[in-house]
Amino acid sequence: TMSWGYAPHNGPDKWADNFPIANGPRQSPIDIVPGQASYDSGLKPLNIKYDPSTCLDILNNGHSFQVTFTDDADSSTLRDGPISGIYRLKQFHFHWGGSDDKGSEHTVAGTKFPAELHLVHWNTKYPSFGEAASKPDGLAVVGVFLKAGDANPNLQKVLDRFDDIKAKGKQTSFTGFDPTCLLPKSLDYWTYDGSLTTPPLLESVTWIVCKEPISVSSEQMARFRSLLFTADGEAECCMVDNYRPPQPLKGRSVRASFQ
Ligand SMILES: NS(=O)(=O)c1ccc(C(=O)NCC(F)(F)F)cc1
Ligand SMILES: [Zn+2]
Repeated sequence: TMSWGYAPHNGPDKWADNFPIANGPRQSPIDIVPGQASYDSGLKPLNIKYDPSTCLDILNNGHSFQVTFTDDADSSTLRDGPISGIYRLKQFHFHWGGSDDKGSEHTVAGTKFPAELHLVHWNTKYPSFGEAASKPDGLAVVGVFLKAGDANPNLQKVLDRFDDIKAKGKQTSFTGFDPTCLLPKSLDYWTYDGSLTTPPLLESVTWIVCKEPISVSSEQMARFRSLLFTADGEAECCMVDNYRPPQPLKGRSVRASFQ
């Protein structure tokens, strides 16, 4: 069967054919309009604690590249913010464009960023990530925008491993990395109830989108675009524009942790 992707024949406009939830009531991403977000003084600061020894490997899964963490203990966790309980870090990945004028999934008053980082966590009230992924309060994803500017030395540590994961299915060890270094200074955020932004588009994500971007240089963005959607031996297709456009809000409210 044809698997989903980002090309005209299998991209976001076609996903509803196999995943009807694509037209559901709490789909992601969305356009965040700051003037329409409501400040909620009840929202707590994010409590993020990551243990670099849980960092395991980096892989090209054919849709993005992903850094995966061991999640069999409460070593790398997200607490507080808009969520209750303890959520464990499972992986982080990015979405980016073929040029610096697009690439993020969430937009801010229509503004697209060249890339967006997603740190994916699952609710430990469920026995596993897979179980949590199907529950309305199962996942929490922290989104961070990347803005074109100075080179980001912390991001460079990840980009330096791209030679080993250029093609789909390639994987290599990647240890001792603390993704806290990829977070912005301010952890002010917007939050809303949403979904996975790729099939199966499960409506199980509490989205936590940081207001402050981190920097990325245009040369570093060019490095993202050197990855391939395709596996060794297939006709090469550059991994670019692996983002879903904003989806209808359908009456949802977006709350802000800041005034
Ligand atoms: N782009 S996103 O919304 O952060 C995002 C995060 C995680 C997954 C994921 O694990 N898909 C595999 C699963 F869970 F089995 F369905 C997909 C998208
Ligand atoms: Zn993502």
